[in-house]
Amino acid sequence: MSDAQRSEPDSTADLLQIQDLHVRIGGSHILQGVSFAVPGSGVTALLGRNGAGKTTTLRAVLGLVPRTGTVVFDGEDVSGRRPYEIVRRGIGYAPEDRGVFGGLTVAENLRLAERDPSPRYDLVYELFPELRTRAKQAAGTLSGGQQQMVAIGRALLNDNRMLLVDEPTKGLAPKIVTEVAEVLERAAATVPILLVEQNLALVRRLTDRAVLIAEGRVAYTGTLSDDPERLQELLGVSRV
Ligand SMILES: Nc1ncnc2c1ncn2[C@@H]1O[C@H](COP(=O)(O)OP(=O)(O)OP(=O)(O)O)[C@@H](O)[C@H]1O
Repeated sequence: MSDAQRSEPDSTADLLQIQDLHVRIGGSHILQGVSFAVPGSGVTALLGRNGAGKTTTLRAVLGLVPRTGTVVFDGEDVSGRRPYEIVRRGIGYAPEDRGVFGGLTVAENLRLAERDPSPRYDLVYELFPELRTRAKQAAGTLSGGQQQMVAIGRALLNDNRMLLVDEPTKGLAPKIVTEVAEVLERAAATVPILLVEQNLALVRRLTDRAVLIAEGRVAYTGTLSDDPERLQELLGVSRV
């Protein structure tokens, strides 16, 4: 390991620090010593091919999968904490499947997510006015982009200090992808986001800062523009 890799993240700048995370599930060693840090502003993209371990990394941060290693959030070691305790420290999670209750209305979906004594409806409706106008609509009848607004709106409702957002554009039509990019842009102006996303054009629109996971390890940390050839090779895409 080089000195640069070994050096501790700057605790004044990094809100989330992950050190030597290992996850083993059913005999598979899925994360094999993942370490990186996420600063307290803007978007950090978590990239990697299918099955590289991106979702597992987010789930490991929240303690949703058994793991070893260290997770430090806002200067506190939360590695031994239960998921609900970690979430209460101020981490919002928009999972890959969005976790929206299709049979409930938009308003009911938001109400279910209330955690803090003063949920921030003003902020959520300011960012996503559609969630107010569609309050009585069943969430299952919303477009994919609108459902993503509900998922991110729920995470913003509480006073979260960081959002973990997993593949928000997966399976969405290009027009809706643009909608989601706008949603993320608006959200990122208020809270730092660790974003798992395969759509590189979208990632580029939001950030130049990336961590790339390959086969359960961090293979690249830096900017998208640092070393495009290497990123291209690691991601297996024709253009980065
Ligand atoms: N609960 C589980 N049991 C067994 N294997 C799992 C489990 N969860 C994940 N894996 C495996 O771990 C590897 C990493 O999965 P993960 O979902 O983290 O990848 P990913 O980078 O998010 O990929 P994708 O882009 O396809 O979602 C995959 O090979 C997956 O099959």
